[in-house]
Amino acid sequence: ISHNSISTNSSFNHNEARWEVDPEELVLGEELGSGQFGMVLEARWREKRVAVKMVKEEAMSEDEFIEEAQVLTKLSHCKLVKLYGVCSQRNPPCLVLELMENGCLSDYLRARKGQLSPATLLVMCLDVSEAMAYLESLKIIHRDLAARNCLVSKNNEVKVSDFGMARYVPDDLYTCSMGSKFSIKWSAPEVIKYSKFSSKSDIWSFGVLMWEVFSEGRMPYEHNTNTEVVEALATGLRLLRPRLAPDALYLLMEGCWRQKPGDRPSFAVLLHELASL
Ligand SMILES: CN(C)c1ccc2c(c1)CCN(c1cccc(-c3cc(Nc4ccc(C(=O)N5CCOCC5)cn4)c(=O)n(C)c3)c1CO)C2=O
Repeated sequence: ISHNSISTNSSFNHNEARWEVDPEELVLGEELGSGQFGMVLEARWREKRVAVKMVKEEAMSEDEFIEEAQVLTKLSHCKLVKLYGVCSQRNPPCLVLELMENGCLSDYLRARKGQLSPATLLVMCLDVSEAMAYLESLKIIHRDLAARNCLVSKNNEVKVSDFGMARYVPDDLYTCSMGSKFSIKWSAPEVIKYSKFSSKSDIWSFGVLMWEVFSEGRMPYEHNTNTEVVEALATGLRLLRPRLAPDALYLLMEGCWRQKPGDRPSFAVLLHELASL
């Protein structure tokens, strides 16, 4: 038996795993952009247009990647970007995802400034809250919910993407990005102080996401540094009501930004309140 027919580098034969995509079936196309883990390309797979996300080795260990992918392929919700499968026999390994033709929500909002009605903006918030209520029910924490991490389909539905992936970004990258600019403005106080992530810290981020949507993609606290934001939050200051947001909606946003995690609503409750606006 030739040595390479006995797979010594993994505990099972990938070909039989149903989450394994045969690289021969993937026809790679244009680049869609690049994220923390590497390049994302459009591709064709089994008559479908898909997105293929390369996963740079240094971003996460292969075992973590395969283990995570097994979990993510089991998740199914109309407002979560679907993971069809993984190609772990390729180098680098890649994720085969549902293609979201209109790209990320923050760019989409900015490109359509002045063209989206409050009713449309509310539906976007509802879409995200549905996906997050589903993740909450499965005790899955996103850790980096923001408009930049949501995607828009060709029929303008908003879906949540890259949930839970923040765990795999090398600490130095995230802490420095936490330190430098990225997620501080979306992070709950207990995350900033003690890295205490929960669905209640996701709710805080969702409040900021609702502010982004009704601000048509503006940067929250755009004239403040991270340090100024942390200090302002500690004194009770919060983001102001966006012009397009009804008072009743702004009340829900404020509920997401209560100091104590326990005082914030769950996604299940918030979804219900948004739907009745
Ligand atoms: C740790 N965290 C929170 C992470 C980790 C990785 C990533 C992210 C967060 C979020 C960003 N990201 C990332 C990077 C690159 C691509 C994708 C990305 C982009 C898609 N689609 C499109 C479609 C069109 C365009 C486009 O160019 N335009 C311009 C013209 O008008 C239409 C839109 C861009 N993206 C898509 O379907 N998926 C699944 C992923 C994604 C989303 O996946 C990541 O890869």
